[in-house]
Amino acid sequence: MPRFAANLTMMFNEVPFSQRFKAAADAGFGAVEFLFPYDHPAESVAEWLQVAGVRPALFNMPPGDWAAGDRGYAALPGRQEDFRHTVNKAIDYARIIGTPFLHMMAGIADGTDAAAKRTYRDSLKFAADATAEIGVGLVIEPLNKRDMPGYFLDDFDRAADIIAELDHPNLKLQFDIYHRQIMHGDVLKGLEKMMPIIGHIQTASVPKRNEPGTGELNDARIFQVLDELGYGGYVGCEYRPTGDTVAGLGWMQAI
Ligand SMILES: O=C(O)[C@@H](O)C(=O)CO
Ligand SMILES: [Mg+2]
Repeated sequence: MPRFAANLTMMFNEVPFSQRFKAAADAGFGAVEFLFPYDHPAESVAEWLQVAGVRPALFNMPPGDWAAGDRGYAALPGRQEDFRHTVNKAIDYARIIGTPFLHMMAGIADGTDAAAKRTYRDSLKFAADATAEIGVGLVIEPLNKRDMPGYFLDDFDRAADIIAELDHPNLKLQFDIYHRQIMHGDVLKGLEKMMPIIGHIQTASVPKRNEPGTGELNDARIFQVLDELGYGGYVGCEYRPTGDTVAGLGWMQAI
């Protein structure tokens, strides 16, 4: 069975963010991930991790003004300076918090636009170099259009092509099983084919994004295949619990 990381942005919302680290540890998780820690000082996040005794698995670079619709600046021509600020801020946090991976969001942009494509490649190179310098891996994640309309990186094969083209040893794919199933299906073949470039995996039921084992996929079989493929990283539990987070953790015993 893979090692699971609790996603503290979606899970343990019964308590404030600062208390979710201990809640995850008490529920048996050895690692956690979260989207954006930037409302809190990095030192506090590092302390919450340390006191709870859980490891960080992943967090995201700042996306810009989320409420205003920003979903990252990496593919946005003309926003390169803002983009570099987000990378530098994430790196400041990663130095203090420690994390094996940072996720760089692409932004809302036309995936076929030449200028957006060029800007995204330049951004990737900049971020992959900068994160390599501090020993943190960089990941990119294709997102489905239903949840993230207009998102630049909306196709797994295109993400794989971009990674191959850039050929940077520090750049990997974040394979979110939930998004994969909605966008393309063929989850097991996708995992098998892309395993050499996968840095981080996330999971949730499809279509409701609840506990694994409650949707249209055979999640138990998928986790078995991850073992068979030799995946040694974390699987982030990026799902919205149907009810109480701890009460809903029975799926882990069932698989
Ligand atoms: O799948 C997701 O939505 C997240 O992993 C993310 O980073 C963007 O919201
Ligand atoms: Mg995800």
